[in-house]
Amino acid sequence: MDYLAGLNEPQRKAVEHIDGPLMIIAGAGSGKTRVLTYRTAHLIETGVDPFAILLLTFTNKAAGEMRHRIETVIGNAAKNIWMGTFHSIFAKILRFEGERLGYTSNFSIYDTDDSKSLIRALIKEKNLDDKVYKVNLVLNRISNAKNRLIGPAQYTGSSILAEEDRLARIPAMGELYQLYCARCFAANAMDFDDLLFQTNILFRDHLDVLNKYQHKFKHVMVDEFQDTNVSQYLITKKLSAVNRNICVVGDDAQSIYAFRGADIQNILNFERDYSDLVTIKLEENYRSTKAIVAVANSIISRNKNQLKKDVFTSNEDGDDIEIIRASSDNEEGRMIASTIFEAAQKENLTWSDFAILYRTNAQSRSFEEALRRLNIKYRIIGGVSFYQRKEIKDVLGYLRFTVNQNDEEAFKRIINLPKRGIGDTTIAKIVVTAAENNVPVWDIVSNIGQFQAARGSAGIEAFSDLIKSFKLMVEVEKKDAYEVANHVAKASGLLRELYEDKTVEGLARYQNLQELLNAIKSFVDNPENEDKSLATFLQSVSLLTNADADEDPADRDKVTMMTIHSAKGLEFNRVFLVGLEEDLFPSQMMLQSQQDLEEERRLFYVAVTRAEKKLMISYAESRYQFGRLKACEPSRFLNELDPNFVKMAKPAGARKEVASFRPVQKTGFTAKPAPSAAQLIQKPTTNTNYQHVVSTNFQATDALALAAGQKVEHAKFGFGLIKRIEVNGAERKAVIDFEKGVGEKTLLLSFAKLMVVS
Ligand SMILES: Nc1ncnc2c1ncn2[C@@H]1O[C@H](COP(=O)(O)OP(=O)(O)OP(=O)(O)O)[C@@H](O)[C@H]1O
Ligand SMILES: [Mg+2]
Repeated sequence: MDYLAGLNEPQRKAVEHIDGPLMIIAGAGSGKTRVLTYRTAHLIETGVDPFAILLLTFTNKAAGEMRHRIETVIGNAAKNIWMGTFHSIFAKILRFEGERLGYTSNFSIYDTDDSKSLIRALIKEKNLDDKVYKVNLVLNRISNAKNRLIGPAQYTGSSILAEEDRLARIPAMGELYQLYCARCFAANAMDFDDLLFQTNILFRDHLDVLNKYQHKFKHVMVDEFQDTNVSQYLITKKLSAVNRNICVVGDDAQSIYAFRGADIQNILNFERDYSDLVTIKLEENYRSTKAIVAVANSIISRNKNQLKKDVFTSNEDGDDIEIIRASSDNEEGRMIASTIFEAAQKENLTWSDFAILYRTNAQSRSFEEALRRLNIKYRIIGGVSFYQRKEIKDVLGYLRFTVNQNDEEAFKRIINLPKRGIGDTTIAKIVVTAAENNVPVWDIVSNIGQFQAARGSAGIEAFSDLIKSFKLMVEVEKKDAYEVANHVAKASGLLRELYEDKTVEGLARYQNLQELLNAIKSFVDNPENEDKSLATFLQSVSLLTNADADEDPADRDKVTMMTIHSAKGLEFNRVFLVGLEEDLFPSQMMLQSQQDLEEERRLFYVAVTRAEKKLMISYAESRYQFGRLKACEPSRFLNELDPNFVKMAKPAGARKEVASFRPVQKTGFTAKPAPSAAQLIQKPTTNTNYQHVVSTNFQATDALALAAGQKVEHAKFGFGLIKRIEVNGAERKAVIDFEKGVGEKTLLLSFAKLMVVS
């Protein structure tokens, strides 16, 4: 079998180990995911039915890529493998089996906004103080409880949790949890956590169902095992209890979801739970250069809490890791954009070879601006995704309500959209009446006359007739997702409302709506989707994870920007790891203890190990945060890089600033006395900054070259046109007319940092 030739000895052993429990805990880039891919292909080659294989991945995108690779080995049969994220796979199973728990197969999936909106309504209905009962806090408590498999009854009965709530001064928390669950249930809706929580209940209380799936899945595999939570662990354990063919792969050093309940303990439990467990180590890294592997090892070796692993690579030595110092976040953006621009030209790379990784989504702005100026194509993974936009959620609200008329959150969103003269009080009344009478909102809405001659009841009747006509299309005429959505967009009036809005934003929103319809059309046209119903389309949309870039495959040559969390499992030729500043990374918000610091360090390790050929790490000395300019210190993590493989980025131009990279010393965390990267970087340098921008679009600043009529950019004032240059002895001033209402300014050229835009 040819494909086995692409594996080293321990990898092949793992692929060929078919019977009984198997665990691979190995470092980044050592081929864990590759093993799962080949192993699946191998199972099918040796006669296992693809329908009997369950492969759980971290993102839908990862599943898609693996399916594609498996297809190249075994062909079409790859389509039939059960492959996807925990959430998508168990949502599918709950569609089939949810009736056992009292849900219909059309249940809605509440996203975080829906959950928050419901919690907000409950807090109001219960007359609780929303400054004490903060929505995020309540949602977090509920989410944590579900991930630990604590249902509302157990929650309210637990003295420990009650004590925690008393201390947090939210004693009504248990009641809120109970109400929240009751209302979701009445709405025939599950939130994200429910997809796992309810699956656990399903398997706990309906042994015949469990039994069916235990026999169905002959092989269960889990990628990124270190990031599973208790709820996920229990599901996989139960599912594989009969055949005992479970294979998990992961890296404890890359566990970065403890804040969401993931538990490294699962790895240790696994050894305990399976006495006949076979463990295989993979030690060779195939992804990165020696320099990158060495630096990654030096970082992670500082964590006390980890399993011992040796990682080496036979790859080339590679370049040293470069540190880029920028004076501000905007400059950081410009320096990195111009470095990408130069490298792409000189080394014949494509945009998709580059990734910019940051700790928080908000950091993307300065990079977006800088990349756009250089005409570099980029995509942002995560952030406000297409499906989170208001106009899209509005239409999806209609579609959700068409499929499930109990969906209270969809109802609240669309009942007065476009305006039908129905006030908030009326809407709240309908919701509360439904809850009090223990009936779905639709019962009230579709019989509004019986309940009250409320103001706006004409509007409600019109709404109810509209929904009835949509229901007819779905339930009786069995129209596909596209036909329904197209009709709904028009008949609801949403499309027209946007069409009539001739502002730039209105046009963009109209185009987005068209784009949604295109997406539904391509879902319907895709031969791989057997079920073309609206319900199935909606499910696939609700389960898109942040890391699932939804884009045109013909247009993939773009620089990728994303958080480190979303970058897990991926690899890029060039990686820029940005914003290495104290409080930002390690994140101040996450740092309560030494353990938190270790989790941040694992995140740092994940980031560094994404790079194949070259890694650059940047920090800014000042940054706008919450509307204020803040001075920043370089991150303590910079001190943890093996100094033998680190250098300061070579300046591309001359500026008079001197590098002042200070190792960070904070209580509890002492900087190492041994020569550190920081000290290395501290070596006297006359200029460590790049020239602002080097590219064909821009010219470097040279005060002498400035002249009237030139377009320039100033870090603070933005773009402007030079009106004249005034000379007074050695002093030169420029009078510049800045755009965007800034107006005319006279700037001393020896201080002003101007860029010439040609
Ligand atoms: N035996 C091998 N021969 C050649 N290339 C390999 C081999 N094993 C793995 N690779 C390549 O090395 C890279 C890293 O592999 P893979 O992504 O499977 O590692 P991983 O252990 O899953 O990493 P991570 O921990 O980051 O998820 C991939 O490009 C993969 O194709
Ligand atoms: Mg992997």
